[in-house]
Amino acid sequence: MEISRAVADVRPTPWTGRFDGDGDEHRRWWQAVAPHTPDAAAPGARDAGSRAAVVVGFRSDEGVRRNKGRIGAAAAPEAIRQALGPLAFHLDRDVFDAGDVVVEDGSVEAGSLEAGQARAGRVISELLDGGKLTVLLGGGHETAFASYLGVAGSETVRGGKRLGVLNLDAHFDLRDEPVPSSGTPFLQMARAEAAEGRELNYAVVGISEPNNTRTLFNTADRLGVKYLLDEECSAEAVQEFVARFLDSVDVLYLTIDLDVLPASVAPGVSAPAAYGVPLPVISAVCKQVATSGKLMHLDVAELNPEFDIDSRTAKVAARLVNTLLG
Ligand SMILES: N=CN[C@@H](CCC(=O)O)C(=O)O
Ligand SMILES: [Mn+2]
Ligand SMILES: [Mn+2]
Repeated sequence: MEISRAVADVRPTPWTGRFDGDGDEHRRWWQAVAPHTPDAAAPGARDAGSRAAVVVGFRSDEGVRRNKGRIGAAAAPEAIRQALGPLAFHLDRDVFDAGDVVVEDGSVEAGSLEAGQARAGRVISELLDGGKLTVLLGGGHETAFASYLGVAGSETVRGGKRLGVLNLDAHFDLRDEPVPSSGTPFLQMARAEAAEGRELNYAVVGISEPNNTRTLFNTADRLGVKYLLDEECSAEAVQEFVARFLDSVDVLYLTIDLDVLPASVAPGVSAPAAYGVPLPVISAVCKQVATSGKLMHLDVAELNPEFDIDSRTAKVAARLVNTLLG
């Protein structure tokens, strides 16, 4: 019987970077990443190595457009790959690129965002069921709902493992709006979980009080969301907060909205942060999550290359992905 496979809309293109030689000791990401094929790297293909990771791009501006932000995030997957390509490859796992899911510009009625999220979700679920660690490169933060569809549709979560969603973000993204956008994904998740008879286990590090209205705080409280304000994000407080959250879950979906970082570190986003959580603190969270053994999926959202300075934000995104897979 023919087995139907969920594939991205656009096949991966070759990665590029500096060339120092062919040996393992010279290896950079661009030399290590291979195009993903459905039978690539069955679990265990790399002796004594970790689970293979598969990168998928989510080229979407539509959520930010609907949320009245600065559009340009559809170009982010390519910019993050370009920033990852030249980095030295020290990982003990195989990494594959499965290409991009593309959200076409279109009216709300056309539903191109919702259709794109569903396509990306199917790709992610299938990769997870094949034993991969998945990485979705957004896109605006509407990427998170695509990630959720993928994670919630996986055998692991359908089989009853307790899912936690950890968001590094200046914003709750719990807006109650008539149409989904980059401001609504976690309320969408809460409703989808409720429809399954579960409660969304959602935590946020880096909330900016002046950038979230009382309504959003009330929604967060009603849903039992755990959060740390940006001003509370000392290294110790964040470490303890994340450790407690990890204890409450079996598997983790980590989502990084780059606007959690100070504007000087991450200028290339729709809504740069006046305050922001320092990069060493965010990087430490990534290490903590990576060593927990619970990470099943991650995404990086809101990079807007049009407003980036010297690819600063793309480089930070690449560095965090490198840390999380390391
Ligand atoms: N993903 C975006 N979230 C923010 C954007 C805030 C802003 O544009 O100022 C939000 O909707 O709250
Ligand atoms: Mn944000
Ligand atoms: Mn966000």
